[in-house]
Amino acid sequence: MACSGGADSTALLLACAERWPGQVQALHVHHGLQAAADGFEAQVRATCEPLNIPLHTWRVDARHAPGQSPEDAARGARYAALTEAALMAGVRDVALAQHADDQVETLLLALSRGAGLPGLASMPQAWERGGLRWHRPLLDVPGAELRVWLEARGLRAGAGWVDDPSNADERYTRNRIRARLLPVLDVVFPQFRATFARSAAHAAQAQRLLNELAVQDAAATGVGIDPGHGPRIAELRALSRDRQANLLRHWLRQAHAMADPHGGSANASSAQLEELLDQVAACATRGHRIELKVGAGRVERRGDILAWYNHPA
Ligand SMILES: Nc1ncnc2c1ncn2[C@@H]1O[C@H](COP(=O)(O)OP(=O)(O)OP(=O)(O)O)[C@@H](O)[C@H]1O
Repeated sequence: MACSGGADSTALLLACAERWPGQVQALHVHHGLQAAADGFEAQVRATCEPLNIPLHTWRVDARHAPGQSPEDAARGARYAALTEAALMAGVRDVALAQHADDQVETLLLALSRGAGLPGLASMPQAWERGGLRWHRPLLDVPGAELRVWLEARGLRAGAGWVDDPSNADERYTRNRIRARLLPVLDVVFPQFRATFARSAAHAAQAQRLLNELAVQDAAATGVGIDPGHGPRIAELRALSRDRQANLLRHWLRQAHAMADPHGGSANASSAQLEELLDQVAACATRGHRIELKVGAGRVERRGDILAWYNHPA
């Protein structure tokens, strides 16, 4: 169980320890950046000790690279640390405590950025990565219910969990959504958690179909195991533009995931993808060059194929 010391992950840790006594371990990532980080760790320790829950603390220093948001850098470093800590602890399953409000915030954030289906699909309940199975068992539970559950056990902020002061910082869009938008949605669409989650699930299903099509098209156009080795241009050009876009997005996502397994680096933007599609459409002669910055790397024509790289070729 990945526990930050906040209300949600404290509730999930206690619930898991009740459900599977003696089988649960706690993983905590100490973000060296935040002055409050020692307090979070102390809180997790105080929760674990009386219940004899083994605690593994991992220290990270998540400085963000130029062009990378601090939140993305912290998230990437956190998943890397959680993966390492879980593998060292010998566990196969890791639970995270995102809940129904977090899911709605994720969907609204995606809409605010003009995201496509992968963004609108929001957070999956379960997935596999880095040799681990990840779970979000609280995705259907409203955040307020978790606090009521904790308070019913005599816990409160400052004595049972720590409220992260940065969650109140309205310079972050997610925090503005939580503080200003969700209360209004509660009034206008009281069922919004369930209905928005249904929309996210429809988007996730449609995206899975697009992924299946992309896998078939990738195989048919010769995309290699090495993600730097992209599709053959002539066969790519024979597909409709929408299908080319779907295949290119899929290929570039794979390439980025291989280059940066924790997803901290920028992927292809819509404008870059459109530019690449225009270049592919114009690429009718042997001598036509393609050379574009795409996400955290570059796409270029190498003979008959497209290639992606994120280091000097
Ligand atoms: N420092 C951390 N160490 C271990 N796990 C963490 C840490 N920060 C977050 N997580 C895990 O990732 C999930 C999502 O992170 P997020 O930052 O959205 O949550 P949070 O605001 O810390 O919420 P809470 O601590 O109340 O669960 C958390 O619910 C928790 O399971």
